[in-house]
Amino acid sequence: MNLDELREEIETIDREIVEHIAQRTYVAETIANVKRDQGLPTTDESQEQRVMDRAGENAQRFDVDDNLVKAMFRLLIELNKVEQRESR
Ligand SMILES: O=C(O)C(=O)C[C@]1(C(=O)O)C=C[C@@H](O)C=C1
Repeated sequence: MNLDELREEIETIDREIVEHIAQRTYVAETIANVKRDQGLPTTDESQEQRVMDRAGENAQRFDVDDNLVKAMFRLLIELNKVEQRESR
């Protein structure tokens, strides 16, 4: 593959990453509604820990830097928490 083709491949992957972030955010909004209906707080620290542990395991499985992957998941969780608080 030449440089342009490789960059096209990255472009497709980048779009898919954003699509997955949007899907994750959508599911988290649905979770927020369930938690609101059940009178539960927006933040669930034990669930956040499970998400972070899983991120580290998946990073190792795919041989990428687990600190960087965990930093990305921390941002995704914070994004959801801001949206969940604002929608209350
Ligand atoms: O699982 C939940 O309860 C969510 O709201 C989703 C999520 C996440 O982004 O993974 C966000 C905030 C919570 O503190 C825990 C996890």
